[in-house]
Amino acid sequence: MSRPVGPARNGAAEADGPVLQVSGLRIGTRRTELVHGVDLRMGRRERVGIIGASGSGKTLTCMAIAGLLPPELVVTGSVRLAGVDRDLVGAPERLMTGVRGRRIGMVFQEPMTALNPTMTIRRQVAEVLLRHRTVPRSAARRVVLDLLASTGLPEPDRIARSYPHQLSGGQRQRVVLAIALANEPQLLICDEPTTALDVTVQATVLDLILERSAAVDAAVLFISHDLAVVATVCDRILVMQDGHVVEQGATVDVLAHPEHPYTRQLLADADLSVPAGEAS
Ligand SMILES: Nc1ncnc2c1ncn2[C@@H]1O[C@H](COP(=O)(O)OP(=O)(O)OP(=O)(O)O)[C@@H](O)[C@H]1O
Repeated sequence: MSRPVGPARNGAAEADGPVLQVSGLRIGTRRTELVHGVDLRMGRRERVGIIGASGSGKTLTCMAIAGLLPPELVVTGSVRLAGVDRDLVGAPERLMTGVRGRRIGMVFQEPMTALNPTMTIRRQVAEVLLRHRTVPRSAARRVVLDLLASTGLPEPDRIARSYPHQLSGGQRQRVVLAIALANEPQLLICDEPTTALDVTVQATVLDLILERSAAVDAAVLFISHDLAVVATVCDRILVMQDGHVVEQGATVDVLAHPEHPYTRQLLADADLSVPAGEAS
């Protein structure tokens, strides 16, 4: 895909440092702490998985990074993103609106809720390009079609004219991925991106996430309760239990030598017939 005007790439000074540095991240209500001090450093193009049972704090951690926590939750600690001068914790909404969709792309579990049911796909993909002014208005139409084609959607022109309800779940998630990566973000956050999809398209969408994120040089923070999926996608794994990171390391090490009993249990429960690093 050739783009007439691409978004500004990360400067050379950012290339060596981490894309994301999370330090001592704590999230809670006024009465109860829910996430108890997460530290996470992600390099350029690195793929990191957060694994853990329901309620372990995976989604809250990612929402805090993207500045999307509900107002009743209190967050402390630090979230630094390469190229952004200030800490994202406590950053004004104006700054976070410029970061989301531009420097951070997001794919959530349910593509229907991520898309606007009243807008055509063309308008929704164009909107993220025009909002961040990464392509001129005159080029947006063509870039939208290029982006849809890059996610393997058949007949991009027909898809562009469609509304979300006219697409299958897998097609909708491809559109969401096209939007998430439209501005070539440094970081792609995927929260259970295939969980709601038909099992027959899950592997294809996973492959696509790997391929497209690599194509735009994005690091990937990948959340799943499924260790087999995380092992397929990620270079490194963080294991969360009850708001704590109980283990972290390179995927191969965590799989071969799990240290924490909870990780051992996850491994025992997982279907690891797919070798780590190989997307089926
Ligand atoms: N707005 C909120 N107010 C109070 N508690 C919350 C709020 N949002 C989440 N929680 C609680 O925080 C804990 C962590 O939630 P989180 O959604 O991060 O878990 P998770 O690991 O992503 O689980 P799942 O796999 O089910 O999405 C849970 O106990 C949840 O009930």
